[in-house]
Amino acid sequence: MENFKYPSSPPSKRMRGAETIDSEGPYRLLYCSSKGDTDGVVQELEKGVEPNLADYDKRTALHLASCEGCTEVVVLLLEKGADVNSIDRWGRTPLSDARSFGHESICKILEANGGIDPVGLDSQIPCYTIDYSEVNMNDAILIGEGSYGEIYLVKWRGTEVAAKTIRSSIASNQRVKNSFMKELALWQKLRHPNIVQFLGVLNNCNRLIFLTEYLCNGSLHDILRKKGRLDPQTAVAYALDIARGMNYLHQHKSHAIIHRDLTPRNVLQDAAGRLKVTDFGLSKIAQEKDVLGYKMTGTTGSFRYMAPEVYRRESYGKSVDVFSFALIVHEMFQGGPSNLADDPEQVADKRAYEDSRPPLSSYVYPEPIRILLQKCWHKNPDFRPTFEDIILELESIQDKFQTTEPMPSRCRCSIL
Ligand SMILES: Nc1ncnc2c1ncn2[C@@H]1O[C@H](COP(=O)(O)OP(=O)(O)OP(=O)(O)O)[C@@H](O)[C@H]1O
Repeated sequence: MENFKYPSSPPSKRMRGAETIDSEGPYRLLYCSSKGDTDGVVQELEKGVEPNLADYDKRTALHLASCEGCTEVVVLLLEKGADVNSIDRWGRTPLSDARSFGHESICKILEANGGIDPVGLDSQIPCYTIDYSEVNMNDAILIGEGSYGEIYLVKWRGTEVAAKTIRSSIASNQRVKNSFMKELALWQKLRHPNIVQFLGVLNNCNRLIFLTEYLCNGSLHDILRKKGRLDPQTAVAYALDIARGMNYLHQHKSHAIIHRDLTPRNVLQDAAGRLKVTDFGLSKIAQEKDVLGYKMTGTTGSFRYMAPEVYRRESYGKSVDVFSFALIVHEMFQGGPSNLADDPEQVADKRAYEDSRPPLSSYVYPEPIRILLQKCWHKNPDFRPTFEDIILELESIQDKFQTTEPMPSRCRCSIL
């Protein structure tokens, strides 16, 4: 903290892209509800947070507690006046979620309180399949291309969604297709404000296509290319979004989900300025295809964010995502990768064998961010913090931004 003081900003407000949203109250209620943190929920409600407040996807605390199996929180929210039949952007009630995840006791509690399940009544089809006829691919607009195929903007039931097509050269291999379906089935179980929502796989279709929510602001890669370096408040708010999404994946109930390919291209931004993580687990399939002799084009791009132990083909764990996260945060403060001219594979090689890391000029990086990044990209994976630790650290940095002390002019010029 020697060189850096935080600029003043209004209390409990933070920047999300173009908008300033007062997100702490509702965000914390949702967060505590999804973690089964009854005390945290009580605290938020006592602060006056409305029990039916919903996120951008219209998901309430009761939706999150129901899908995460947090019985005590469900009971508490209902007692405090949460609407048992609030409907999210995908037409789902808390009971739809509790049913999908097999939380029998929660289903009974919700039903006893008048809960209904419009999705379950409507259809016997597993919720992750959508009939091809519901989407007019002829009107699809191409919005991007990745290593698996193209991404299109399409309309489904009146809503703009993204259709991800998987190249037939990949999907025609039954083993690879099965792996995809397994990853997608896992993805469809996930619900978090910082995770791109999976909607379903198209059936009765001769190609493998799946739908996710559409994020109109594109990827963090696009944002950094357009805007360059972000101001520290925005960078910290974005870092928190990513860390919260990643923490949800790492703390997934049945088994931790390791992303393996966390890059600025796999972080997308919604209309409200919130960042969401996408494409987790799919890189596992990329590795399988390497075995099958299929060279993934995307792998090259991902070298820049690859943890040394992955590059050296050693065994690895969740902390590989923490390493990638540090490089993404570094880019947000700098406006892009520090070594853009270098070959990505050479960059990964130097990181793995020469312990090289991007520069952390005190002129650009506030002291607490420098310390955090050094921990996150530590060469020993066991010394890297968890995303839970990272969230706490970033929240404390964010709090300090809200103090009224002006930042010294040297930092103000260099950072903002
Ligand atoms: N749900 C979405 N909403 C809006 N734009 C999207 C969505 N998904 C992807 N895109 C856009 O399409 C581009 C390509 O996405 P895709 O996930 O196929 O590839 P990638 O992440 O760039 O590379 P790779 O497939 O190797 O991970 C993204 O960079 C983004 O701009």
